[in-house]
Amino acid sequence: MENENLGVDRPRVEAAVRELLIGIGEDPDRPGLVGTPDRVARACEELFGGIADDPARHLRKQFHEPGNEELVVVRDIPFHSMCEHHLLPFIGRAHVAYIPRDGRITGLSKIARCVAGYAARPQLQERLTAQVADAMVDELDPLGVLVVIEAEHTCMTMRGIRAAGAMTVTSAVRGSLRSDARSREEALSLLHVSA
Ligand SMILES: Nc1nc2c(ncn2[C@@H]2O[C@H](COP(=O)(O)OP(=O)(O)OP(=O)(O)O)[C@@H](O)[C@H]2O)c(=O)[nH]1
Ligand SMILES: [Zn+2]
Repeated sequence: MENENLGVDRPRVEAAVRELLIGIGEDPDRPGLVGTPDRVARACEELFGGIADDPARHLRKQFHEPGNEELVVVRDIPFHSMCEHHLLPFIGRAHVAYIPRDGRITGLSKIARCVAGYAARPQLQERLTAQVADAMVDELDPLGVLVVIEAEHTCMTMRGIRAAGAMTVTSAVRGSLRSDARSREEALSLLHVSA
């Protein structure tokens, strides 16, 4: 992600990680762990750099293709995020479909950057899905938007219920893709997600 180092107080994270290591019964001064607080703090800058960012900004890179109101689908955008309940990763793919209003379109990579930005926060999958859909609505004023996210939550697979392979699928639908079942079905078929 661009604009790393946003918002993360590294010394504070380092101190907390040292405490965590002590709390789990480890010796933070043993050679293998000496550099760990610094590494985790730097990792947090990547994993949580979206907290102080405005990921919708990416969608402001726009082009105008007058008259074009045809469905655009960006499918299989890989992402990873951290669940806000356990701070464990959830990993999956996002699919974004929209119908531009009078050819108001955005750069395709900007949609993936927007997903990555909102994912770089402590998240709920439902909120992540809605935030991407709402950013598309706010920045592009499209006729319709459909966002589907499929992910595996490691807090459900590595611990707790240990339901290995369980996938969570969420969707957020706005505008004509919500009100018009035929366009929604067309979008879902291009996303390879069944209605
Ligand atoms: N809706 C939603 N729930 C999530 C997400 N990520 C994690 N969770 C759930 O958050 C819930 C937190 O439940 P708690 O009972 O407070 O925590 P817990 O004791 O660790 O729960 P278990 O995971 O059932 O052991 C769990 O059911 C998680 O599966 C998410 O993105 N969306
Ligand atoms: Zn969790």
